[in-house]
Amino acid sequence: MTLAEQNITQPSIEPLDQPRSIFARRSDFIELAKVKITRMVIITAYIGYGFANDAGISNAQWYAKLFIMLLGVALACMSASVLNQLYEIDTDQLMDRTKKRPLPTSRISKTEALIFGLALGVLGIALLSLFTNAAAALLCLFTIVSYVLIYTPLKRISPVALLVGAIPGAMPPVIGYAAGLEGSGFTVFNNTGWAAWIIFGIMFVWQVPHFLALAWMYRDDYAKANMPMLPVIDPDGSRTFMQILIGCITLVPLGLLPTMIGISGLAYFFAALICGLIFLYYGYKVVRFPSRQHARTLFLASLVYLPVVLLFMLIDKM
Ligand code: HEM
Ligand SMILES: CC(C)=CCC/C(C)=C/CC/C(C)=C/COP(=O)(O)OP(=O)(O)O
Repeated sequence: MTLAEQNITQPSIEPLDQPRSIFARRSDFIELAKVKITRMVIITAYIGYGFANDAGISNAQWYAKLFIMLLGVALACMSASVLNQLYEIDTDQLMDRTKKRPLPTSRISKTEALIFGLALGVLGIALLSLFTNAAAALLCLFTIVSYVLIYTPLKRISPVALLVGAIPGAMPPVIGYAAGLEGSGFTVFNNTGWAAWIIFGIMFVWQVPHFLALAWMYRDDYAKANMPMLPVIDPDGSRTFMQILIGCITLVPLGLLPTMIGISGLAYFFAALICGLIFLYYGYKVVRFPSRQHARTLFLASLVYLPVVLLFMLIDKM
């Protein structure tokens, strides 16, 4: 073949509609995996781990197990997020907040998302079962399955989905705690596992104002996608605001419980009290003077409240 023929048969530039490589779309995969939520999830799993007591291992083994546990939980959380978005392409397409995500815009195909989501999940659970223990792996599997197969479909049917989704949402500290225990880790269900379940309770209740503030801001969006979130079926907002207030009020005494039962000290007590009251103040503001700005402030306050209170709990562990 002459040089001239080569130039005709082998164009030097790729056609414009050539699919972009996975590497070129790495930021889309990162967006699909919801790394910011994953970061918060691993903080909460770390706190749970810090409260567990595996007396039989050295310092180095403790840190190695911590690292693997956090990696496993992070992969599992990303898996749950990817599979959740795979299920919600149609509704995400209808909402302004979500319509630019990688799946509704076809920047990532359904098959790629399925393979990516399943691979992350299998890897995460495998790491937990091989290097931590059976309880941590099974609790994590339960978390992915209940989030993807129960909470996600339920979102289209009932506002109760929030309370159902808050169960997997509050599981990461319990997974971390179980991973930090000796043997199979199932003693997390004994009366020695109190710390794990109290953190679970704090996280469970925290999710109510966390989500309802956001759902109220995006109520028109949810209505467009036919999602019966509480602010959609409660047009005057009275039930939404009542539940936000109940959540914020409950969080104040609940946050003090770790000191009351002797797993945290006084520094934690005052940190939890101050954070709880500030959070309640923002909850009160949105309830008393409903506005997008106040709802956003409450949502942002939720993102500060949780890591600050939990980190104080770890620092002031008794
Ligand atoms: C039923 C439970 C929950 C619901 C319904 C919920 C809902 C949401 C929604 C709709 C967003 C906005 C996401 C976006 O625009 O991409 C969000 C943001 C966020 N959520 Fe939650 N959430 C829940 C539980 C949790 C849990 C358990 C955590 C972590 C421990 C968490 C951490 C976050 C963080 C860090 C953000 C901000 C993400 C960002 O800035 O991109 N959420 N949540
Ligand atoms: C270890 C492990 C598996 C952890 C998972 C923890 C977990 C279930 C976190 C869920 C948090 C979250 C983003 C819920 C919102 O989903 P959404 O569908 O309401 O949000 P969207 O409308 O933005 O998609």
